[in-house]
Amino acid sequence: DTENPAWRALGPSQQEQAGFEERHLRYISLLGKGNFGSVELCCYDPLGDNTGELVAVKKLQPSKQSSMDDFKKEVKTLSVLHSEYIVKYKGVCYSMGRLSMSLVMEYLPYGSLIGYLENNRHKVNTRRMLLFASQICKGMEYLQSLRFVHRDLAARNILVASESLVKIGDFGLTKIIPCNKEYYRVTQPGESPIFWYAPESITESRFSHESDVWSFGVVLHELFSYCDINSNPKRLFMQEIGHNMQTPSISLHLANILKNNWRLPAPPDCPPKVYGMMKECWQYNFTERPCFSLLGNQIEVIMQDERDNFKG
Ligand SMILES: C=CCCn1cc(-c2nc(Nc3ccc(C4CCNCC4)cc3)nc3[nH]ccc23)cn1
Repeated sequence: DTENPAWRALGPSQQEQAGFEERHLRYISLLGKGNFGSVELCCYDPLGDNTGELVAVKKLQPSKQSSMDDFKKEVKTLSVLHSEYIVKYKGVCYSMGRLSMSLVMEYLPYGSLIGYLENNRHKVNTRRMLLFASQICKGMEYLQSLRFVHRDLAARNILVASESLVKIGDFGLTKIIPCNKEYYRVTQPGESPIFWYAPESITESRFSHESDVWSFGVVLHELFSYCDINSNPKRLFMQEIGHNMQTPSISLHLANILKNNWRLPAPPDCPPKVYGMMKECWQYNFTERPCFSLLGNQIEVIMQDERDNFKG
């Protein structure tokens, strides 16, 4: 896949340059855990005098070789991404004599969007949510400009850098679309976040910028639901699926209700124009979905309306 000419167009990544020495990387705490491995807060203190800097270190869970290959591609991907709306790559740390490697990134102090919204509901009004949505949109527009499909856009993968800045924080499933195609076909679905998947991704494993737009619609839903556990997309879909058992597997049930035009309901107090945008992202036919630049403009317009209304 990295022989894919689309990679060559990106030029040499800085992967080879930045090296962090494991002996200077001091473990502080666990920041996150997933089916990928874990992310730890460390202090990189080469002078040994506690003047070091805080970094987030993503370690692969020691498992089969294929995940090491995937991890190397994830590192290579992040190392070529330069956007204020994407978590910064700092370098790699080899250990066990280059047998194992860790990804070193900037530490974002407020953690994932899910935890932040749950704990700061009072601080986050419609305008703040729209600001976060427009930043995620800009990050995705940048990703798309380099022919990357994210494939796992979800609030759990968005990090909060400050009270007014969020960044896309994980690229574990990101793939680059080959130059001669407009989509990426996945062979081994693995741990699939199907409740964030577009219909064509569920039924044909087809991933594209348009399927990322579908997932962005689900992120909008999470945002405007304050990532409330009771309106989590998986819970809402399972409630709907639970009532009509006619196909064997969950993903077939899910594809079925989407085909029958069932969609996640509007979150409580969600502005009608925002829910309208979600529904646009959830057009069954991927050619009818808006692109990220159009979505970005629509969000700016709604933000302006909110400012005008706010002034009364
Ligand atoms: C992207 C999601 C999947 C994997 N992942 C990435 C990270 C991550 N986290 C942080 N900061 C952070 C700051 C505070 C807290 C706390 C913990 C205790 N409870 C309250 C919240 C948690 C995380 N900075 C980062 N930079 C690069 C990655 C990264 C975490 N998980």
